[in-house]
Amino acid sequence: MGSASTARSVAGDGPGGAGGPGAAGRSGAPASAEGPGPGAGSPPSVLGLSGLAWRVGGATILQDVSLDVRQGEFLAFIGPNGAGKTSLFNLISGLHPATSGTITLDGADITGLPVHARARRGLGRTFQTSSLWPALTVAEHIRLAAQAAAGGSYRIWRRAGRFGPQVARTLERTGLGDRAGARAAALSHGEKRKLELAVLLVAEPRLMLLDEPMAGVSAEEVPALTELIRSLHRDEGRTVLMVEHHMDVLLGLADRLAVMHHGTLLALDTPDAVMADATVQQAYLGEDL
Ligand SMILES: Nc1ncnc2c1ncn2[C@@H]1O[C@H](COP(=O)(O)OP(=O)(O)OP(=O)(O)O)[C@@H](O)[C@H]1O
Repeated sequence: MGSASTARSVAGDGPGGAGGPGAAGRSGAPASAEGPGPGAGSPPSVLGLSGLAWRVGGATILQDVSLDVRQGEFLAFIGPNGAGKTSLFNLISGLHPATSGTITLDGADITGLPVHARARRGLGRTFQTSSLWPALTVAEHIRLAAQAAAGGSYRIWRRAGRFGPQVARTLERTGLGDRAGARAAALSHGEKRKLELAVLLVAEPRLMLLDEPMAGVSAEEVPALTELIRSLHRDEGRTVLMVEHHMDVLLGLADRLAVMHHGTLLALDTPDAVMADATVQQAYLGEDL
């Protein structure tokens, strides 16, 4: 596990589960069949959390969360309902200020930066619940996101044609080409999730936080969405943090699992090691891991 982590590593040190992060991509993650490991030649740390805590209204929601995420890594967060997974994403993305602790991105302290400043540095996120405009079409969503990413406003519609190639490219990447003219309200849950990813991708985030991207998606649509997320990670070299309850989805994607429990990081290790850990199983007593 990363040097800053206080979570138990249940099977040795360091990221680097089977499969490892993908080939070199836009972010420059080196290709490795074995994934990143500690020591010389391992990818640099992208995200660092140290002693992170969040208290609100007298309640401690998160305490002493520390971990390192390496460039090109896929780190999945699991844990029972209310464990603090979304709250942690809120702190990392800047939606809520941390009560204590620090957050670094590419080694720079971003703890006090607002959401948009973190986004400009390459950090993007999706939300558990849909954040689309029902009356706008798929292409219009992507065009507005492109306009906003280029420094324009979401509200003022201008020079739409300028973004045509970017919209077309994003539609193709996300498999939404044949739904370009459909209004968001008419999309299936899986298509909505793809569109949320498309909107996120327009800004080309290097570090993507995906909060339950399979929520509400039908079983038939899960494989295509999983494949899209896999390609964004493995083919494009993006670093991914993902909250997900579907273990079958995660086992094919994640290099490491972070287990949250009662606002703390209970374990952080390869999927196999985490699944075999008695303390983790205890935390999930009565639930299927
Ligand atoms: N703004 C807030 N004010 C007070 N309590 C909050 C706030 N946001 C979250 N909480 C509480 O923090 C705890 C953790 O919530 P959080 O949504 O982070 O959990 P989670 O692990 O993402 O759960 P789930 O898997 O159900 O989405 C819960 O008890 C929740 O009620």
